[in-house]
Amino acid sequence: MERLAFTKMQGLGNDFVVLDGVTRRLALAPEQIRHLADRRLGVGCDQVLVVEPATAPDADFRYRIFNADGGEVEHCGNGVRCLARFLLERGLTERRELTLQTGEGRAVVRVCSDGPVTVDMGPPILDPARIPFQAPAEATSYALRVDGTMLEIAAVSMGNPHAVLAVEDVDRAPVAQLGPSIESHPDFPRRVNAGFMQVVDRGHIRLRVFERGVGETLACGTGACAAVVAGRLRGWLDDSVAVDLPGGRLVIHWSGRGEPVWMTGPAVTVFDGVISI
Ligand SMILES: N[C@@H](CCC[C@H](N)C(=O)O)C(=O)O
Repeated sequence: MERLAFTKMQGLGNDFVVLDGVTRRLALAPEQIRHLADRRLGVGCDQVLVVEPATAPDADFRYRIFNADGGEVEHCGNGVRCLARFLLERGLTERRELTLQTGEGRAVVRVCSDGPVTVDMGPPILDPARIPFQAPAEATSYALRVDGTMLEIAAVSMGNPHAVLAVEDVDRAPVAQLGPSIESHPDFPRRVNAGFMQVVDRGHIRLRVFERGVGETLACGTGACAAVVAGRLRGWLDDSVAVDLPGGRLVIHWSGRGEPVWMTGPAVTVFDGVISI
C-alpha cells in the first residue's frame, strides 16, 4: 500500500481525481483506477486524470485520462479545463496559456484567473476510419440498428469517439436504455460515447451523454463539442452555441470544417486528500 495525494475537481459536475505525475512517477494498475473512482470504497469520480512531463517537444505537459472502468482513453473536455487549473494552483506552471499533449493530439488551454477556462479542442475528425466507425464513406448522418430499431446518428471524434442522436425532448430521451447498446455497438470498434441532443434554437441545445466507460454523467465536454459539430453540419446550428447539460452550461464555437472547436466552461477544485492504495 502506498499513500497517494490527490485533488478532487469538477467541471459542471463531471468529476475527477487529479494526480500529479510530474513531481513523482505514477504507474497505476486498472484496479487501482477503479478503486479511486469507486464512490463507496474510494474517492469517487467519473475519470482519473494524470498529468506527466510532455514527451512531445511542442507540449508543456502530457495528460492521461482513465475512465471509471479503468480503461485509458484519448481525451476529456471538462478534464482538460480542470487540469489547466490544477497545474496553476499547484505551482507546476505560471503560464495561463498551455499546450497539453493528449492521446493523439494537442489541446491549447487559456485560463482566466478565477473565471471560466477556454480550450482550443482542435478540429473534429469526421473520417469514419479515424473515429473509428465502420461506414463505407463519410456522411453527416448514418443509420445504426440498435436493439432492433433504426436510429439516425452522427459520428464525430474529438480525439475520442461520439455518436450523436437528435431527440425531441432530452428529459424524456431513453438514455439509460439505449446508452449501453450504442456504447458497445459493434460498428464502433473502440466503443463510443452516446449523446442525446435536443435542438432548442440555432444558438442553443440541450444535451445528455452516456459516456463510454462510465454511464450517464452530469456533463461531457467533448460530447458538447461533438453535438455542436453534428448539429452544425446538418444545418441546424450557428457558429456559437450554448449547450445546457444536466450539470450546467458550456459555450461551444465552431466555424466549420478544418477549423478548431472552442469550448468555454468552469473548472473547480473541490478538495485535496490522501488515500492509501
Ligand atoms: N467527460 C469527458 C469525456 C471522458 C472520456 C469519455 N468517457 C470517453 O471514453 O471517451 C469530457 O468532458 O469530454
